[in-house]
Amino acid sequence: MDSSPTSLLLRPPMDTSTILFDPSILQKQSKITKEFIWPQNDRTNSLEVLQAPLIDLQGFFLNHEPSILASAELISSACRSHGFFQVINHGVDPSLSRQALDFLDHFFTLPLPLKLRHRRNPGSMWGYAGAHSDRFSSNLPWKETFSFGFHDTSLSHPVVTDFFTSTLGHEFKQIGLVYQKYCEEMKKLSLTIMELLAISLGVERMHFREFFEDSNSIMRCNYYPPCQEPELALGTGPHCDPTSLTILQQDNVGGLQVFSDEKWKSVPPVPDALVINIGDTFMALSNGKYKSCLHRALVNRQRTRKSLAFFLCPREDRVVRPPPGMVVDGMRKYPDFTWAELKEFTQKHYRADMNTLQIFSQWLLTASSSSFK
Ligand SMILES: C=C1C[C@]23C[C@H]1CC[C@H]2[C@]1(C)CCC[C@@](C)(C(=O)O)[C@H]1[C@@H]3C(=O)O
Ligand SMILES: O=C(O)CCC(=O)C(=O)O
Ligand SMILES: [Fe+2]
Repeated sequence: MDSSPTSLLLRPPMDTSTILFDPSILQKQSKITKEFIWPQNDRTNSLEVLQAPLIDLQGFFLNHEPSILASAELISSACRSHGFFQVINHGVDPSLSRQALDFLDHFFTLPLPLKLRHRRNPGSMWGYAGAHSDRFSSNLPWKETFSFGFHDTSLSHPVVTDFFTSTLGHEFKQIGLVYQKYCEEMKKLSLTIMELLAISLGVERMHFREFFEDSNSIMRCNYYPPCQEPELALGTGPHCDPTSLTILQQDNVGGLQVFSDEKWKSVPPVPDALVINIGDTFMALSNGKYKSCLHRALVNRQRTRKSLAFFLCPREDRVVRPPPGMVVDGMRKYPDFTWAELKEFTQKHYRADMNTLQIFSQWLLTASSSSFK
């Protein structure tokens, strides 16, 4: 851990009004404070379990055409309704997955002052955040997060390992190597899924793989401490990921829910499976044919819950535009945009929720029409 005086001096002072999300203190209180209490209609629940396909990718890797077409059919149906499915036999080494999940404890169990040394800078996504209390003042999520970027570079510059050692110190090098390898595996898997999505949409099989080849993605580590009033709080509020595709590894605690058929439905953890959900950017790439998955995460009284979310994003300056086959009679559902524009919108202007893409599209069109005046 870098404790050199300059690292302390370089940190801007926390605003005194910012709530400190310190689970070791908060959990001793009998009630949660108002900032963590969500509106009733965000907390409705059903006891239903989401019915979503579990896609076995072994057939794809064996290039077994009937299996590939059957998987594409299941994916098409799921993505047209709620944008969610799971995959098994995905090729990611189970011991790597286990390490990546277990290693979260190494950072998140550090004393809060040490974590705060690595808090996210305003305007940046990278680093530590506690309940996003530096960004929002109500409907705070009951979670700590640690986020970093991933893109392919030469092995001499493994961006994730470098981030861990330069940010957290050389004692985190081994952990950084694990997350570097994990992100490389997540990217490989996301490109496989992009091929399956292309097949399921009837577009040229390599179209989306090529679109995301030079992706610039986001890794988000989620740490949800136990909560004394879990029925009033949310670990992550209702939202669609603004990104393109999310590969989520959840631990065995449970809490992920998807909104489908007007109800919140649970997604019980499936051992060795990875959760896949469509994000706003891919919904735009499909011209609205595939739905960006509306989901949230619950917390509980007893157990800390952990999850790892890999958010696939295109190179920031690539224009997000559906392939010709997805546009019928010239009808476009969303304007052209770049991921850089949508990312900035969610980081500087609008808290991502279930309406992000709609509001962003209106904002973009208003901005462009005013610039023509
Ligand atoms: C581009 C992003 C913004 C968020 C992280 C990635 C993809 C998911 C987004 C998020 C998780 C959606 C819910 C609200 C949010 C503020 C959060 O709870 O963390 C979102 C992330 C963010 O803005 O940091
Ligand atoms: O932790 C989870 O199960 C979901 C997290 C999530 O939706 C996100 O980080 O975008
Ligand atoms: Fe999400």
